[in-house]
Amino acid sequence: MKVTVLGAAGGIGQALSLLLKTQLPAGSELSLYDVAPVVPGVAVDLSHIPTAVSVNGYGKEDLDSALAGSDVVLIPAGMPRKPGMDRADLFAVNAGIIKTLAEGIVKNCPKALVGVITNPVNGTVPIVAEVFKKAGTYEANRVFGVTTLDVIRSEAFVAELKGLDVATTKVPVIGGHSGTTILPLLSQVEGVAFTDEEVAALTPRIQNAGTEVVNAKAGGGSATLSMGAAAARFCMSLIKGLQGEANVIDYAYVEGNTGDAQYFAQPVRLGKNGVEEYLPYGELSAFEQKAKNDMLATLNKDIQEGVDFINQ
Ligand SMILES: NC(=O)c1ccc[n+]([C@@H]2O[C@H](COP(=O)([O-])OP(=O)(O)OC[C@H]3O[C@@H](n4cnc5c(N)ncnc54)[C@H](O)[C@@H]3O)[C@@H](O)[C@H]2O)c1
Ligand SMILES: O=C(O)C[C@H](O)C(=O)O
Repeated sequence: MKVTVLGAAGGIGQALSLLLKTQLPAGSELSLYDVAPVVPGVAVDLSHIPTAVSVNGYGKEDLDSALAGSDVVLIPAGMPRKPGMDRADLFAVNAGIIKTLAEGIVKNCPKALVGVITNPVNGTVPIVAEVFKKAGTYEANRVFGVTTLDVIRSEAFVAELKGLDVATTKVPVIGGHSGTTILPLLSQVEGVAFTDEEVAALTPRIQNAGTEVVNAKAGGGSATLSMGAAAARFCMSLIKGLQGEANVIDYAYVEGNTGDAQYFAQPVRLGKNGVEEYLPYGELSAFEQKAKNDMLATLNKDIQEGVDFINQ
């Protein structure tokens, strides 16, 4: 199994690469690419950890070698937010980075499963898809926006609030990955009920958790450690699917079949070709139904911006 991290020298990239070095199956290759000159050093550093995963670092001019033959590509390359910014403010800088990297994937590993972390995810995933469509290599089942951070935050916050075992707490999160487009389905959390007041407080807490980190880091960036953990967890779901494990279910932002928007986070069953089955997100409470309807204008605008970036 070859897993490539694009943007591997960054805050997320380093945390993610560390976790993958310790979690990928024996015999895997971890390929680390970044335009920052420190990336070979990150690879050497990780290579001293005694696991049966080989690590190679690739600098700015070596994108082709980094990507060649990859089974999974994870993309945390690009600029993070500072206080006062929205994720959408990152589009101007990150759209071009994502386009270049997607073109590299087309050239070197068109069958790879691609997990996009770079913000704004609502728009960067459509950029990757449009680049692949133009090249004739697009398969919707292989392209994912990584929304796992919303899921793990929801698990952490719900377990804390309700005194649950966080290891077994499951919270579905659908929609997109910014503000009100993030929709935790608290009505579907098993074994616990929420008052209207709890839902009204917890939903925006989850939606604004990224901003909570951005403000707490006071200009030093956004979530990197929790995102590294989230991306590693999602990557391991992809790997389990590729290895033929049965019933691997996860949530991701995909071009699926909910009918809500062209791209929408929903549950998927993962397998040897990425998404094997798009699953329904189930019944929504009246609160969730309204929140879903209210988010769609924003989400559709974000998606269109990504589509237009490649086609105009
Ligand atoms: N999806 C999510 O839930 C989620 C969560 C947190 C952060 N993010 C996003 O992830 C991105 C990265 O965040 P970070 O905190 O790791 O930022 P960072 O600045 O610490 O790291 C970004 C890395 O990308 C590299 N880079 C820039 N251009 C590149 C290119 N063309 N090719 C390869 N690498 C390139 C930089 O050199 C740097 O090492 C941001 O856009 C951030 O908003 C997404
Ligand atoms: O909030 C951000 O800018 C980073 C990330 O999308 C997050 O949710 O933490």
